[in-house]
Amino acid sequence: MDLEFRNLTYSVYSRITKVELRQVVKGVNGRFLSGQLVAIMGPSGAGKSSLLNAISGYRSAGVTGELLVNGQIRDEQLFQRSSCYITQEDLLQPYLTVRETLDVAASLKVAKGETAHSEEILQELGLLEHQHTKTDQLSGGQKKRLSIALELVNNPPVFFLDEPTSGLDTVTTVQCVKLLRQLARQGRTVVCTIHQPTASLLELFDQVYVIADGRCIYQGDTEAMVPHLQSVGLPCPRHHNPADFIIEITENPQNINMLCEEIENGKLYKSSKFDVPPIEPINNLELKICYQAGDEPEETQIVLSNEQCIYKGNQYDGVRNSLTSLSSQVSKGNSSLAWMRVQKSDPKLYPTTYFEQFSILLRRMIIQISRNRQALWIQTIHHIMCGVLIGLCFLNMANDGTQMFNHLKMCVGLVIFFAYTQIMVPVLVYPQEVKLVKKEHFNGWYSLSPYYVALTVSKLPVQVTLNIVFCTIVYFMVGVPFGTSRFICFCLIGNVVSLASEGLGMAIGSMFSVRNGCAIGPAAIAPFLGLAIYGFDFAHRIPLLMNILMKTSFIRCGVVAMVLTIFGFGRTPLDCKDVYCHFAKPDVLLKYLDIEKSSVWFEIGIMVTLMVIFRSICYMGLKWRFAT
Ligand SMILES: Nc1ncnc2c1ncn2[C@@H]1O[C@H](COP(=O)(O)OP(=O)(O)OP(=O)(O)O)[C@@H](O)[C@H]1O
Repeated sequence: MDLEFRNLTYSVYSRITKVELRQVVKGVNGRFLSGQLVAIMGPSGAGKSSLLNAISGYRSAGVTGELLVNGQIRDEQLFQRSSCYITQEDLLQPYLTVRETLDVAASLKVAKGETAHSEEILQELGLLEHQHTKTDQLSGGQKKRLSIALELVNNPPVFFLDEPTSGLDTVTTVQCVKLLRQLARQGRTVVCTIHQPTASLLELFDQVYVIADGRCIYQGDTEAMVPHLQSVGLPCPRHHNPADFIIEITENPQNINMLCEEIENGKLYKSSKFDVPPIEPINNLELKICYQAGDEPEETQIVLSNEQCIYKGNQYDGVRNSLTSLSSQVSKGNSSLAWMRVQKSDPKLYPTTYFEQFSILLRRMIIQISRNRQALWIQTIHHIMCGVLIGLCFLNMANDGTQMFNHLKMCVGLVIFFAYTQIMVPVLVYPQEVKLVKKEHFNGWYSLSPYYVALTVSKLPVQVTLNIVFCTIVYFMVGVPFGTSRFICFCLIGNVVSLASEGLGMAIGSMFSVRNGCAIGPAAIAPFLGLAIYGFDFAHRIPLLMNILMKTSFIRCGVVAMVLTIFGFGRTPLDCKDVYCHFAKPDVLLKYLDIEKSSVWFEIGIMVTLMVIFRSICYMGLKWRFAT
């Protein structure tokens, strides 16, 4: 697939005022041909990643300009299925082995009836002997190769890689770039951003695209870069790395202006043989005369366009010929590389059904949870310890009619325990998960809804079991009179508060995942907001909005439901050791709290509704983030 972009801009807008803050990529042009390995270079902050994101479609908000595939305006959805994006960070499932990770990718990305060449891919990428190693135990280079292997299973013709060599040593960097070059030679278009490569590494790239201050300052063959700089009066000193040199000269803004004008912001392509004229609009009439001079192997073309005569060489034939011979090598005979041939068939939106995606993802999540022993132990000890501590604080107090305020404190404490235990974990863990899901979703592994359903279902067994263990410890240590309905309600409230809090945590975690730290603030405050407006006897003084907020705070609902459970269900009067106990009769307490008319099921219903709302916000937030 030949990629082309015209007048491409990427601007950053203020989220609130929608005012353009800055233009990161400024109307650049360019083309990347199939069979070529392209390096996007430039100084730090020049806009390399932004350009790659815009061309790949990984970022669409704020991007304008024309994106073409094989000379035609591209269909974004179809293009997404034909390309893959490999992020700078190797986002892998840590508790899965290399083989398991690849098998999950294959089962999601390869349709039934088609062969997934997992074995060959592992062999080709040098990962076969590490196939039983967990991904978090792999070296940086192996992780990068695995990231590439995961995308290779469905053999897309276009690869985008953001800084694939960052964090790798020199030897591994060369190995990685050689692998990319091999992929390109098999007919793929491989485009990657790279930060100041060494001279020998630069030579491995077929094409270089240099960007500075959001503008293109060079586009062309790698070996044509130094002669071009020389021709514009910027000779690269001998024994100086050309990659370093072109970045050094961008320190002077005048050089950027001059080079950008020379290359017409990417409209020109500097070939090691000829200069190629600017890309003309499709509707521009051109008269082309082609002839083969004498015994010259290449065809020469004379183009008459805009009343100008432009001499144009067949610059890409060299690459194309070598590519064709390689492709034919692959397609002929029973070569072990035959599976690597670039597929021509139209890619499907998703090769697997909704249910298949759900079951594969659910299996992967359950394996992850069960192998994360440390987290399981921490959660178990946390629930048991907290249960015992709360139980000790209120030991055998549940039947004491003089302890009304302690009863209430315990109810509030229990609800806060469930809320904070579940809200902070997703806020801290989910941002990393979001990055991984974004990459996999963008690369067409699965759609968002089966993932989301699997995520919700996979966590339930551990979460519900631990909550029941906690509730049982507290219930019996505090000495609440046993009743089946009361005990079931007690556990149910704990679980509903816990699930609602987790939903809120995930919603916050998914929205704020770019700035992880920022999420902790809202997450810490959120349950307290509920608590702050919790105050039964202040309701009449609070304006309407606050009243609504108070009534719909899941913390308040949780506390009310908890009090109704402990003191409701036909509870007999509490023991009274003093002369007079005003709150010994549970009805008096409920009346004092103004909740005697409320029902446990009504409060649970509100909490379930809030839980669904929080989880829907999280889902919509993810959808919105992935769409932009
Ligand atoms: N969403 C965004 N919001 C605000 N600024 C942004 C955004 N995206 C990019 N930028 C800014 O645009 C500039 C270019 O960023 P980009 O990440 O593309 O640079 P880069 O060339 O890849 O840099 P590096 O080599 O250091 O990774 C930076 O100054 C960055 O702060």
